[in-house]
Amino acid sequence: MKYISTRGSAPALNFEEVLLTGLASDGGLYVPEVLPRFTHEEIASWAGLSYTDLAFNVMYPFVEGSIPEMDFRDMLRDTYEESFSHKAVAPLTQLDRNEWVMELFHGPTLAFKDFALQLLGRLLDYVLEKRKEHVVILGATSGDTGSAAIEGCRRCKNVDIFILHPHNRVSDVQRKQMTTITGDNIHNLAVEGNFDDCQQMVKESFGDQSFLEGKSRLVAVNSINWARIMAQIVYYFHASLALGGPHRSVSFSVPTGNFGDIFAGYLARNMGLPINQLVVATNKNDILHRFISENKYSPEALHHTLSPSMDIMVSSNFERLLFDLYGRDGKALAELMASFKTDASVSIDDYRWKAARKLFDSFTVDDEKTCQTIKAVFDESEELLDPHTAIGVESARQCRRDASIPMVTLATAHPVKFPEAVEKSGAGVSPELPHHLSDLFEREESYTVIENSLEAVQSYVKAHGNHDKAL
Ligand SMILES: Cc1ncc(COP(=O)(O)O)c(C=O)c1O
Ligand SMILES: N[C@@H](CCOP(=O)(O)O)C(=O)O
Repeated sequence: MKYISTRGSAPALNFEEVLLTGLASDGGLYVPEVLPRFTHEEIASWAGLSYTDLAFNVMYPFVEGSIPEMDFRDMLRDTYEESFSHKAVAPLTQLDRNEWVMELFHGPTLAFKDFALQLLGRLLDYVLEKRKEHVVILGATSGDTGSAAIEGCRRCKNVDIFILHPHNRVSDVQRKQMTTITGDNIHNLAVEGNFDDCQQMVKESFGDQSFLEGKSRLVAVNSINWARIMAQIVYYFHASLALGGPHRSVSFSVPTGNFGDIFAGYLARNMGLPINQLVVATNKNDILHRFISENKYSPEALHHTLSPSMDIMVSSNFERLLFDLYGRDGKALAELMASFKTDASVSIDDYRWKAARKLFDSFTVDDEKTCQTIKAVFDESEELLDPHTAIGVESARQCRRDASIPMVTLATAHPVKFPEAVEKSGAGVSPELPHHLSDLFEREESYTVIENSLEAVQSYVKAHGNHDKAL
């Protein structure tokens, strides 16, 4: 399997190389040159498989040629059978007739990020050990990616991990999940800015790595890394098969920020899974909703909401969708992205936008409605939603095209991570931290507050990495 850049001029890479990359050298994002496609019969034959075996079938075509089959199977077994606390890995809970949530929060850090980052840690360990290479992981988080990346990669022998989070803009639980994991290769930086600032610094650092003076290279843990998206495709197949797919279509509503999780659903559909509708569910930071509903992609000032993990304005994976909407013409997309850089706003040809609208709908939910939804769903079904999932459920209810088709909202985080929203909702319950995190608030934290400056961040990384530790 080869991977190509959305901007058309970076070299094509194999899986191992793409795993060890962030942005492509031309500023684009890597995507498979040819997406694997499964027949209806093949997908139907996967009914009843364990999550691990399903994950193997869906993902192996992406890694083939880089990771031997047995090694990949071992990694998947270790990931999904050892690290997740629910036997079903991603259980489905029914809210109403044909209305479901898929709980993606039974991994160690209680968010959907564990599905990919638990695997990514194992993949990195495997590949770096083989290559005798030491790398620097540089990631940005609005709260969930950070802890999942640290948890997933902390046992990797050959990495230094630097995670940037917006200072005072993640929940206390999220911050403590990141900052209480200590180790001389783990560095949490609280940036005096917002998530977009953190993400921008990460992307600029990937674009020019000269600050590392050739001693190491950067690897991404955000969804700009293809391996993140790849692992997130699997649970769409899992949900569909559990609900009668591929013999019937299923729709999904996805709480969206960086567009990675919903892009994985879009790929599942292109790989042959019958998906009727994908709902882009946003909070007040509704740039993606404005694109889907008005064909206008234009960043505005970032709002701080009760769903902080989606306080994102510049949405990384949107470019991967645009690449397809532009007929996979890298040159045309590079021009479009250049015009976006100049004009800070983009609209695409009407026929391209209408092609996207065939599959995608969107909705935006404010804090008040988020709280109302948490309470209403708890009263109806005793399922306590986190604020991001509540946005997904409300958006699904607003945008649903066909009530006879099952609608699955991705429950992207456990409510215990967001006590403020749960309390404000008036649901009258306060979820408890699971056993492995029960003493989280007594654990000692370690992080560095740092100014919102690329130079300051890069100097920190340079000074604190074990860059001479090449094996
Ligand atoms: C809990 C939660 N829900 C939803 C999202 C949005 O996912 P994506 O960025 O893949 O759109 C995130 C993070 O981005 C998140 O942490
Ligand atoms: N919501 C994320 C933001 C980063 O998104 P990613 O999927 O690109 O890593 C977070 O919680 O950190």
